[in-house]
Parts: sequence; C-alpha cells; structure tokens
Amino acid sequence: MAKIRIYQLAKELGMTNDELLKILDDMGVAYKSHASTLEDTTAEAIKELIGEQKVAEAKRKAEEARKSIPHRPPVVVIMGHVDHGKTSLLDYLRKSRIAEKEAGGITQHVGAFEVKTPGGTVVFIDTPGHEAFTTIRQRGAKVADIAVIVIAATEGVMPQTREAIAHARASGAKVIFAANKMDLPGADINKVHQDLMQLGMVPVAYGGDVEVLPISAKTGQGIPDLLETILLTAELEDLRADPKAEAQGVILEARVDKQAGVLVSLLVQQGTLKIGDFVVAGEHWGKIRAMSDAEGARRSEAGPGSAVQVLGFSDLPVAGDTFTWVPDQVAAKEITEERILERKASQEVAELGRARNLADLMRSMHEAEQKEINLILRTDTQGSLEAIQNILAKESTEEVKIHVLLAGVGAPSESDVLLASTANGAILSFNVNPSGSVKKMAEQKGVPLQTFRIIYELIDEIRKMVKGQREPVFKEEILGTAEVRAIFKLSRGTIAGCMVTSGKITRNADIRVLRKGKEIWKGKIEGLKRVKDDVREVAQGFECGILLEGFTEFQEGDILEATQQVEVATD
Ligand SMILES: Nc1nc2c(ncn2[C@@H]2O[C@H](COP(=O)(O)OP(=O)(O)OP(=O)(O)O)[C@@H](O)[C@H]2O)c(=O)[nH]1
Repeated sequence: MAKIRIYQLAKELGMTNDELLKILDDMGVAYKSHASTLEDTTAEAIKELIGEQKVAEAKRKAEEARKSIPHRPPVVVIMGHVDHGKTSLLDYLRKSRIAEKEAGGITQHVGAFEVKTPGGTVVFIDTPGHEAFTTIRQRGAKVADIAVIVIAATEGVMPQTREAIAHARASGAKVIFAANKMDLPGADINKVHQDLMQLGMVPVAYGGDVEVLPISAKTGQGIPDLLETILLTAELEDLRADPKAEAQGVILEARVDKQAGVLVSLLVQQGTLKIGDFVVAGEHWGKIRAMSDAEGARRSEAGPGSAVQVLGFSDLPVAGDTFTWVPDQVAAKEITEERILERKASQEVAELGRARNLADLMRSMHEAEQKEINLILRTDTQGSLEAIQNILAKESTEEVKIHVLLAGVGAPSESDVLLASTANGAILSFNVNPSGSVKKMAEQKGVPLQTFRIIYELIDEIRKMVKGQREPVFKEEILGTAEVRAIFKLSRGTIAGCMVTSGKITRNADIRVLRKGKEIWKGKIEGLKRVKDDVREVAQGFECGILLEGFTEFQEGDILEATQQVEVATD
C-alpha cells in the first residue's frame, strides 16, 4: 500500500490538518509537518479511531433526536366480559373529564376522548369491547398501547375476559386489569387474582407483574389509581410522537350524516393534522375542511393523541385504515387510484391462493417459516376442552409450538375468525357447529375452520400440522455417475468431456469429484451440455460436457458423482 501523507489522510477523513496533527500528538506519533508520511499501521489505527468516534457520534445524535421528540399520551382501549362494566367505566371517565370543565359542557362522539390527570393525559377509545378494536387491528393498524380489561369482582374471569386477553396480547398492547364492582358486597378481589393465576398471570399482589386495580365504575373508587397505573405503564413504554412530522393516524369511525355529509373520526398518531391538509386513507382521500374535538369545539389543528371528527372526505373510509398526509390532490388521487388497481389485482390472486383448509394453512405457514401453530379451540363442554388441551400440551415440540390463542366453550364466533385471521391461525371446534355467517366469514378471510365429532380426529389433524411444520430432514441420494474421458481447456473454464456410466447427471445436482475412489472436490455444476446445447439432464450411455463451479483440475478417469438432497418422511 502506498504511504499516505498527513494532509492526504486528513482530507480522506474529512478533517483539517490541525485536527489530525492534534490526534497524532495525542498518540505520540512524531512528524515534521503535515506533509510527512505515516506508517501504514498508524494510518490504519487513525482510521479505526475516527470510524469509532463517528459511530459513537451518530448513535448519540440519533438518541438525542429521539429524546427531542416529545412524549405522547397513551391510547387505551377498554375490554372485558359482557356486563362487567366497560360502558360504565367509560361513562365515569368521560364524566370525570367533563366535571373538570365548565359545567354544562357538551360532548360529541369522536371515537376517543382525553382524560387529563395531574400525572398526564390518557386517551381512551370510546367504544367498549373488542369487536371495534379487532376491526381496527384487522386493517393492520395498532391503535391501543394499553388494554384495560374489566373483570367484575363479583364474578371473576369469564369466557370473554379470556377472549379480551387473547385479543390484547395478539395486538401487542400492554394489559392492565381493573377488578370492577368493588362497591358490591359480593365483590372478591381474591377470586379475580386466583382466576388470573389459573391463566398463568401472577398479579402484583402475589409477587408477579400483572397489575390488577380494584375499582368501582359506579362510585369512582380506585379510578385515580387505575389512571396512575396506566400512566406509569406508558412511561415505561416511552411513547413519543413528533408533532412536526407529516400527519398520520388511524380512522376510528366513518358515517354519513344526512346534513353534514361524510363524517370521519380519526386519531392522530404522528404529526399535526391541519385544516386544508390532504390525506389518504386506504382507497379514499379527503381535504380536511373542518375539525371538531370531543368537546364539540372547532379545531384548526390536531396533534399526536388527538381524536377529532373531520369533514372533507368524499367517500367513506374504512375504520381501522391508517391515514397519511399527502402534499396535494394530485398525489391523493394517484395514490388512491393505484391502491384500487392493486387491490383488484391481488383479489384475483387471492381467489386462486386463499387458504381454505388446514393443509393450505400449513403450507403458507411453512413458506413463512412460522414455527408456531396458532389455534382457537371451541368445544361443547369444559370437560372436553380440558381433555383436548391436556393432549395438545403433549403434542407441542421444541421445534413447533402449539399456541392456543383462545380456548372456550361454545360455538366459534365472528370475533374468533378475526382473531385467527390476524394471527394466521386456525379454528378447530369439537361437537359445536359454527353458524352460517361465521362459516362464511371464515371463508372470506381464508381462516381454516374445521369441526370434529371425535377427539382423536381433532388431535390427528393437529399432529399432521405439527409434522408439517417440523424442520424437514434430508438425506443424500445418488443420481448417477459420469467418467471423465477428455479435457478441454477453454477461455471460460475447463470442460470435462464425460460419459454417463450410471443413472443420470442433472444440471442442478451436487457433484463430487472422485479420483481413485477418494473425494477431491465437492460443489455445483456451472454448465451441462449435450453436443452444443445446454441441457437439464443427461442419461446413462450418453456423452456430455460438464463445467464445474470452481474446479478445473480434471484428469482422465476421474469419476463425477451426482447427488441430490431428498426429504425424508419422519414420524
Ligand atoms: N354496583 C356496581 N354496578 C356496576 C359497576 N359497574 C357497572 N355496574 C353495573 O353493571 C351493569 C353492566 O354494566 P355495563 O357498564 O353496561 O357493562 P358492559 O361491560 O359495558 O356491558 P356490555 O356493554 O353489555 O358488554 C350495569 O347495570 C351497571 O350499572 C360498579 O362498579 N358497581
């Protein structure tokens, strides 16, 4: 390597001569002037040092940039079993928010509302239950950071509590439990704790990390603590959003109002949405003409964490679609038109390749290298459910995990189909039949849904799935051999003129070169020719020319052995 002079290296590293001379002084390197040459090792050491400094500086800047982005309020969804108090809790939170304002405040439904506490603001999605939440997730958007799952302490964990947990987990939201109805004499928080332990979740009270807050949606008892826990959880998540970024968020609801036209509720997640902005959401676009918030107040802009109702969409966007800012109408139109075309094209493909049964699902999981089988189990009785779960636990292997997203008594529901669809899973039911509408939905969404009458048939099906997902085991199979009879040295390599002496040689086979019975090389074929034509295979008794990838030292009499890897059936 040519010696480098100090001023040359300084230029290469983008620094001044003086800066580099200072580094040399610090390193104790002697020089006469900036024109002196450096030893190779010194130059390398300096390059390495500067490289490290640059990486550290870039890291520090990235962290600084992240820290300069302000925090945003957490977005919370409330879920739980029917009648456990989701609506009451939302009502209480909504009222407590208004109580802080001037009396007589009017509220309007914009899909989410804010609760301000001394510790910070929390945004609540204004629709109880997981249907709305799952519909939003179905479209690929993550809307809630935290799920509060309400459990009536008079009843404990019920089937839809388990569903809510499964949905929340599948979305990646943090889960906090609210043990509700604590004002009632029959309330027993210990039962809630124990039920959760049975599901493998250890409450903080028992030394675990699962938050269970006793509350009453009726009296408001414990709700400040619940809000505080939400904010603490959010703090750990370090949620940030840049108000200066291009506006982006999720459509929460959309409807047509006879007078106002298309009304869209949306949640801004990044950036600031302003009047006059153009946005696209799925296949629809709009120019924001007016915005109003949950207080019914007109807004000219909405920053991260704000839910607003907007006017300006010409068509109804779909709840759950993300919306993004675009610079103008030309961009808005082009993007939405492109999306419509893309959808039409992919629909045609989907018609052909939709996963309709377990075998199809297994194939798609295999292609995606998914090593977890996600299942929803539905049975007629608790007894059969437990029996199946016990057997399943034994079928899970190190390589392929069986993950039961949800197990419950009763027929599969539409919400099960949504869950299975987002998790790329299957629904297996035992002795219970899904309704026609559920079957139809499963078909539309490509979710395998199968009903069994005999437990062992169900288990067999699962065994097949596990087997399908195992890493395949391969063994080597010899395809054929060829003997080198002549050697041609050409400009593009050395070609072995061979006679296929047994079996066949194929273009994509693995080749072993054997000389006097010993392997001297192993690799792939680069070219296989019969006379002058490139061919895919040559059979016994024919001559051919073989060019190998990276081997040229042929000798007459060498044997080329062609092999291929074949999958071995395992049980
Ligand atoms: N005493 C008492 N009653 C409550 C409390 N929370 C809810 N309730 C009552 O429980 C019943 C069900 O409450 P909702 O808030 O409608 O329950 P939900 O979970 O929204 O129910 P669905 O919307 O049907 O799924 C109502 O009669 C409420 O008044 C509470 O903390 N204490």
